[in-house]
Amino acid sequence: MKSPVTDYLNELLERNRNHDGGERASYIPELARANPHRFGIAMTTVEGRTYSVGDDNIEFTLQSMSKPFAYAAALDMHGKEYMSERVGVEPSGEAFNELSIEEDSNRPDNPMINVGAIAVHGLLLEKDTPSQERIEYLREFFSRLAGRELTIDQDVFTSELETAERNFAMGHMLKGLSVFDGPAHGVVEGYIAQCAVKVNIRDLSVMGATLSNGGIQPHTGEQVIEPLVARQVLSVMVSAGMYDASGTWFADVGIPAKSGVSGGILGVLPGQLGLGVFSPSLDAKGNSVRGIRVFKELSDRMGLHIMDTEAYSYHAVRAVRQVGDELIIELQGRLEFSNAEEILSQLEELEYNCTDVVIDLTRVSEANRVGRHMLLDGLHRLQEEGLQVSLLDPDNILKFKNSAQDDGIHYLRS
Ligand SMILES: NC(=O)CC[C@H](N)C(=O)O
Repeated sequence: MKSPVTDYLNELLERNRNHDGGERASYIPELARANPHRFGIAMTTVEGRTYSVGDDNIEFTLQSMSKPFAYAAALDMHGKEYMSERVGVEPSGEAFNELSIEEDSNRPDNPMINVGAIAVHGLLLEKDTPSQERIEYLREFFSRLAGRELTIDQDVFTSELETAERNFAMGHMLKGLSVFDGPAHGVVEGYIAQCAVKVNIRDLSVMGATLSNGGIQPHTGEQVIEPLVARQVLSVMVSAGMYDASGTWFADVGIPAKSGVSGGILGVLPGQLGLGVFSPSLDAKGNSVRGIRVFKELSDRMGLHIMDTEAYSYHAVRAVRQVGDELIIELQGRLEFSNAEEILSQLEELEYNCTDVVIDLTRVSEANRVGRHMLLDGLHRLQEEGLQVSLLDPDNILKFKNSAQDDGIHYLRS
């Protein structure tokens, strides 16, 4: 049997191939020469399965899609507090290349617009780090996210350098405001090099899947980014990833995303998928025309909008049976806050005409930290009331991975 996922993606590709509106970015001469027919879609799951269709081995430059990853590198390096004193997390409602700064704090609004991304680049490593070292650090960091050695497109780099007056102006403004201390020119040059790192859509989707997977690269298993850093990056992508189109994008598509003027769009569905779409023609806001269409359809057809309120129709307590002196409570589904709340409320309601309670987790598929704690709290309370509590947990759902903690509960063999 061949999985139909690739066919779904191919259908999306074919349906949108003829939508050839928009213009290639012309302010970077090298990007204006891109082949406008190029079109590819890729998807990587958090388990590391990649599906791709169309031009999936053509390389293009990350451009602004480098911004979330550079922000992640800076957060990893300096922590959230240090970073938020210097770069905000509010949507700017302005174009990506606006020379803007928050009035009361002297910070760029967010790290997804150029002025914020230049600040982030300037904050990487030490203030006297040579520009070349910062570039190499990021190139290597991006390579770990992609799981292969990435390189810089020298033609795109030089081409942008020649027309980068606005970005240089931002660099000098930031330096003037002491957002960073390094030399403004070198920092902007470094930022332009960061934008010129080349990927194909498969790489892009793998990099996205790493963010989606709490920072663990799904192929290499390496924890490249801390989970809280990944959460911070995704949160900012929601409010600012598509610049002044971010609100409409989120309402229509509902997937945290970041676009770049090369025509790529990176999408990240937390805990599920990394997505990459590439086609060079852009709308007036600098977002790929075909990319937007594909993401809208993908979100609709595959139910990927993260604000979908379709409730899953199962109950966390599957059955309660009394067998002799034992009350057997069978749970199911995922154990997180809401399901744990449902279980605890039922444990509260139950009449215990027994001495033993057995909690059967055989049908619980997974648990997060909060779900685990809440259930254990409930079970401890039952013990305090004099009941003998045992757990049937053949998949060790309730045990923290690699931890031999003693939770005082009797584990039954399955
Ligand atoms: N939106 C983008 O992709 C912009 C990135 C580009 N390198 C710039 O600074 O203008």
